[in-house]
Amino acid sequence: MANPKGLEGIVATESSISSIIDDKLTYVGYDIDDLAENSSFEEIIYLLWNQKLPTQNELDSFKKELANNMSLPQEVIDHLKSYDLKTVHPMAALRTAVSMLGLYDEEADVMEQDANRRKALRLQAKIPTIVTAFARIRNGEEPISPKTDLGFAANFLYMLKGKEPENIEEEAFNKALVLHADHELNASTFTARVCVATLSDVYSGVTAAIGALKGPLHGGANERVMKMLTEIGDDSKAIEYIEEKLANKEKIMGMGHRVYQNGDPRAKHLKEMSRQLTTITGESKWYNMSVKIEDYIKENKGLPANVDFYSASVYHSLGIDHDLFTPIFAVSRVSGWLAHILEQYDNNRLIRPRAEYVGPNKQTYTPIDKR
Ligand SMILES: CC(=O)SCCNC(=O)CCNC(=O)[C@H](O)C(C)(C)COP(=O)(O)OP(=O)(O)OC[C@H]1O[C@@H](n2cnc3c(N)ncnc32)[C@H](O)[C@@H]1OP(=O)(O)O
Ligand SMILES: O=C([O-])CC(=O)C(=O)O
Repeated sequence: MANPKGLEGIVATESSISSIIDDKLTYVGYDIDDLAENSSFEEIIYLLWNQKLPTQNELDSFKKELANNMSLPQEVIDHLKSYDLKTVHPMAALRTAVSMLGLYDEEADVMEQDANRRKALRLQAKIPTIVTAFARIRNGEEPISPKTDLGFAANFLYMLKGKEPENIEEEAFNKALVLHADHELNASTFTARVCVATLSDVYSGVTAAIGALKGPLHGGANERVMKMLTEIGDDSKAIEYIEEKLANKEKIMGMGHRVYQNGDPRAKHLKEMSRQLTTITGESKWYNMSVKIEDYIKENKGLPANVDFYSASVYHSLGIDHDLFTPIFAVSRVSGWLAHILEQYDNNRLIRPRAEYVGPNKQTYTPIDKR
């Protein structure tokens, strides 16, 4: 039985949502470079869920629907307030709160296509509210209601900080959301598809996906990139630090990718935003350090920077707490998870691969008192 470790190279499903071919990423056939330069995140959600770009009227009403669904059940807010706010990681809080949302959705277990699309919209709208509400509550502040006249990216930053973002901040955050929205059969998306292929519900699929995204080999890498940059502290120390990590056989977070061999096409957009934002904040050291690390790892290990690498200095420059970086990844990626969940339901078959058994054989059972 063929058994590539980690299912490397295995094509496990057909999908019309996004593709990675020869290091080129497309959403529904549109090049990520065009989308990153031109699209709002709401357009991308619409594209992923409908396989077409919206007209202005369609986009306006889609934005209105999203804005109208952002508020949370009071029970979820009360629950967020009940956590041990000093120790709970926001990804764990998000995972729990999303599962809890299902308890307050009367349609949670209604499996019709229209009901699933309505739940998708509610989840996409409420996840930013959970992340920002949790961030404020743990700072002793009250959650802020969204402003219906702001776009998705600006609203997130407004609900987080209580202040509308500058244009460059909105541009950077919107771009980050666009770039993280979908990525073929990555680990969290595969998790979501496996979950709902049992005909479990949308909330279960998204909760499972959040759990998979949380790990440091996947979405959890962005928080750890900033931890590494902070430990380095000064760009003159970057190479020495990296050499020591590599000598200890430690992985450099934000580097390497299972699918991209020559480079992640999303990284260059975040790199440029990192350059611009760190110049504005007067902290170019984060950008300079990152470039040194990227060049060193490329030259010495042949590994490219992935999407998580420059997102770290971008979010840091936007004044966002480092442990919110991965929840922000989820704010964007839930659009892709939901597109894949809807696609899975539309053409479902249980996902159940095989394992190659390598354990002992022909064992003789020994009664417990004789072991
Ligand atoms: C949005 C995302 O999820 S993007 C990925 C985010 N994750 C990270 O940035 C974490 C750091 N990167 C990694 O751990 C890996 O590159 C992954 C998980 C992204 C891809 O992993 P895989 O395709 O399974 O590669 P694998 O882990 O087997 O590594 C292959 C070789 O490259 C090395 N390698 C891979 N990534 C790195 C890294 N970041 N730093 C140092 N060495 C690395 C491994 O040590 C291994 O070397 P060996 O063959 O000498 O043992
Ligand atoms: O595709 C992957 O394996 C990881 C990744 O880059 C993503 O999920 O965006």
